[in-house]
Amino acid sequence: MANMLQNYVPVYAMLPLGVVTPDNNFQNPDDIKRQLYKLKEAEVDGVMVDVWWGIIESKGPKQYSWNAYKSLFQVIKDCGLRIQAIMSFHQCGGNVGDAVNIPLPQWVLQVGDTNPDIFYTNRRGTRNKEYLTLGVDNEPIIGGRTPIQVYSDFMNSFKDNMADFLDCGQIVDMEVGLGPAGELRYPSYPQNQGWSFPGIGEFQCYDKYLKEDFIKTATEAGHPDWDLPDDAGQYNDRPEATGFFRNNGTYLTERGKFFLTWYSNKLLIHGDQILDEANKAFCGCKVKIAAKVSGIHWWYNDASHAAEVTAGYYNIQDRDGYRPIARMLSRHYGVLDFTCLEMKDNEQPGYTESAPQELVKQVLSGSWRETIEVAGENALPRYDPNAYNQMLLNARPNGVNRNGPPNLKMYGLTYLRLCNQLLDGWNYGVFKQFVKKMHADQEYCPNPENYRRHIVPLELSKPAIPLKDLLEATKPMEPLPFDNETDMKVTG
Ligand SMILES: OC[C@H]1O[C@H](O[C@H]2[C@H](O)[C@@H](O)[C@@H](O[C@H]3[C@H](O)[C@@H](O)[C@@H](O[C@H]4[C@H](O)[C@@H](O)[C@@H](O[C@H]5[C@H](O)[C@@H](O)[C@@H](O[C@H]6[C@H](O)[C@@H](O)[C@@H](O[C@H]7[C@H](O)[C@@H](O)[C@@H](O)O[C@@H]7CO)O[C@@H]6CO)O[C@@H]5CO)O[C@@H]4CO)O[C@@H]3CO)O[C@@H]2CO)[C@H](O)[C@@H](O)[C@@H]1O
Repeated sequence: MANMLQNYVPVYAMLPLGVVTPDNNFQNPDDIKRQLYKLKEAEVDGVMVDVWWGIIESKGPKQYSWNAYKSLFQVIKDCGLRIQAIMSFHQCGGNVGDAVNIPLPQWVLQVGDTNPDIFYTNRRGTRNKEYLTLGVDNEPIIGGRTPIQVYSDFMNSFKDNMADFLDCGQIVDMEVGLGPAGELRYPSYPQNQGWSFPGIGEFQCYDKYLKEDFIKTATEAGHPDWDLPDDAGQYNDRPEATGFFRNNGTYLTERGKFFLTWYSNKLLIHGDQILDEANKAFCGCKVKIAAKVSGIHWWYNDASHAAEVTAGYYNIQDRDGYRPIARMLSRHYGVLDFTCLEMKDNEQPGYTESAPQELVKQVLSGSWRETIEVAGENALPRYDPNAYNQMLLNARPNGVNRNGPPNLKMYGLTYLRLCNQLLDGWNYGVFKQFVKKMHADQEYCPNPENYRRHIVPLELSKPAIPLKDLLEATKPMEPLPFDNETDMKVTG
């Protein structure tokens, strides 16, 4: 039995986006309690919840109001569920499934009234208020504080105010928001600017800070005449419609490669810097730090990988755009949380050149090779056995090992998302089966130590990894072998 437990993969469910309302109220504790007890009955291990910057610090700089979240966390605790908390430094609204609007704090948005360059900007000058541009990470633009300091102060305040839940092991993971939708990426495919699937998206580096940074970097490299791309098309283009991404396009020239290296490096450094602060804030707590990476599966089979590339994942045939992220995470003892685990290639329209299965294999394999933990999510709401079985396959790509730990195993899986539709009739029955199979047909295990690697107090980040060493991880490698089907099937 002890050996078998090592196959157990915990399951979490994402809470509704507006569980704490935009005006900072925990309004319907009884409704949530009812839903949480249903999760508990299904033997779910815990829940993931957004902790919105735009709610907590809405009254003014450093005026944090934690009461509603404390009540929510207490209810979750009373229901016997653990917590994955997201430090949501992004806006809610504008992405797929965003049923609620929670902007960044007004006093932060006001800075943008006089200095709109604090927001990500596309080539046509459209600003995106979902998340502050990484170009201002180290600029003292927020009442004398830099955004990195503001994020750090917020995380420290969370630590101080949620100490009870941290100390007793209720909070197991701290997901650190590193971009739009809480993902480490540029907002290259915003639905609220007209993007629709499977558009290639647009680069978002035309604010004055990133523009200056690029010119400076190019000049130092001996190319003072190089500027940001002007041939990369618009949100809903296909790769071949653009000079940048078409066959033998700009992306393959020295200039294109230089730009893409810079664009993706900036994202890597952004994540690294904020995670450094997260490790400082949560040092000594028995939690794991985690970062989300978006599952951009469309145009994966196109040589340009255009949609991934505009999002900042410089991932083409001869360059792995994800393993450097995993290597960066390794110095923070971080977990890479990847999405679109439920998707199969044959569910995607052919013209989208989409390959979610290969993408997932690549990212999971690269992360395991960097010896970090990998967790995952589904990208879209699904209730069918096909989706669950694909997630089960990815959770244990070589199946169960009855004599010890499986060859490969994910750290955890978070199901998107808790709602009444999930908890009704047939959907609920299939979901319960899914949880059981994730647990490798075993009872709920109350002690994570029994199935997870040791949960030790978080340490400060290891020394910075020089960029050149991070970039060594761009060397492509064959993915690890995955079985074709899970050996723990949900039947429905
Ligand atoms: O609380 C935590 C955070 O939660 C939110 O962020 C999460 C986000 O919600 C997640 O989606 C995920 O984000 C990524 C994702 O990993 C990426 O893959 C990508 O998502 C794209 C997706 O992969 C693409 O396929 C595409 O999706 C479009 C889809 O292909 C189209 O077919 C269509 O889907 C419709 C469908 O046609 C329609 O029938 C219906 O279907 C559902 C039905 O309503 C439902 O009852 C059930 O039966 O299931 C059916 C199937 O799902 O609705 C579908 C959805 O509208 O349109 C799709 C959208 O265009 O494009 C996707 C990108 O738009 O990008 C995501 C965002 O980066 O993980 C996020 C992080 O956890 C919040 O946004 C955050 O603020 C929170 O912090």
